[in-house]
Amino acid sequence: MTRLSVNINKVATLRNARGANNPDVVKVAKDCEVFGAQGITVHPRPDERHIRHSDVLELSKVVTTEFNIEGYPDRRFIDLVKTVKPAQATLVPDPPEAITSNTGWDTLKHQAFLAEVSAELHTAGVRVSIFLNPDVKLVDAAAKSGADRIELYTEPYATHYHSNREKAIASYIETAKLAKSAGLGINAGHDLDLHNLAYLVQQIPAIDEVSIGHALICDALYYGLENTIQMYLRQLT
Ligand SMILES: CC(=O)[C@@H](O)[C@H](O)COP(=O)(O)O
Ligand SMILES: NCC(=O)COP(=O)(O)O
Repeated sequence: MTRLSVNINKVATLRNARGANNPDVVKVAKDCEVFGAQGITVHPRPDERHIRHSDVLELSKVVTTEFNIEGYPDRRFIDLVKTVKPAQATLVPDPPEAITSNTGWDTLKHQAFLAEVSAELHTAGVRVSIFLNPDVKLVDAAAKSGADRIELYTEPYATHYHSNREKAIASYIETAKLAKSAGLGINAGHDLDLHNLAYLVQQIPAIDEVSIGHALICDALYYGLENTIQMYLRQLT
């Protein structure tokens, strides 16, 4: 069954707005796990606009489900991951100024770089996932990079879901099928929400994990965090 990893970046955004420690990111992560989250995801960006490197170190002491650290694999990120040794690191090609993640890796162009990073993170016992657009031409190089999983970048799916969900998911189904046959695990994330999640996992049951943050934290403002996590988990059954 597909597992839910809650991305708590936006909890840190709110905390940073006043410079103190409210909401407490560590407490929220622990509560998310109590409420049923099967993983915690963070994305410590270079400018630390939300999750700080110090948060990652504190979270690593308390997260008991799967800890997933996302980021561009520069030296600071790699060293942080090797120090923390999370269950998974998800490599994204985001430039430092990106407002959010908005594309996956060109694995044909960056296969050697990704292979080098994957090998280094594997020495620390960390599973490697690489962010990927739903394009079958990218899968072979992704597999040859030594990554354990791909994470399907689902913003395009979410954008077109309401207008034509069958068309929106088609490339994801074929990419996931090829990736699975290449021995890769399948994750998915970005802009998933209570409207589009169930159809995604029904059509691609091979998805191991979805990581969801922005919409889930926004929903929690209306439904409460515990209820919201339960609502998302029900979309996965
Ligand atoms: C990789 C991915 O899709 C998410 O982690 C996204 O990067 C969220 O980042 P922000 O919370 O900074 O938008
Ligand atoms: N990898 C996707 C993620 O962690 C959260 O993305 P979003 O739900 O905040 O768009």
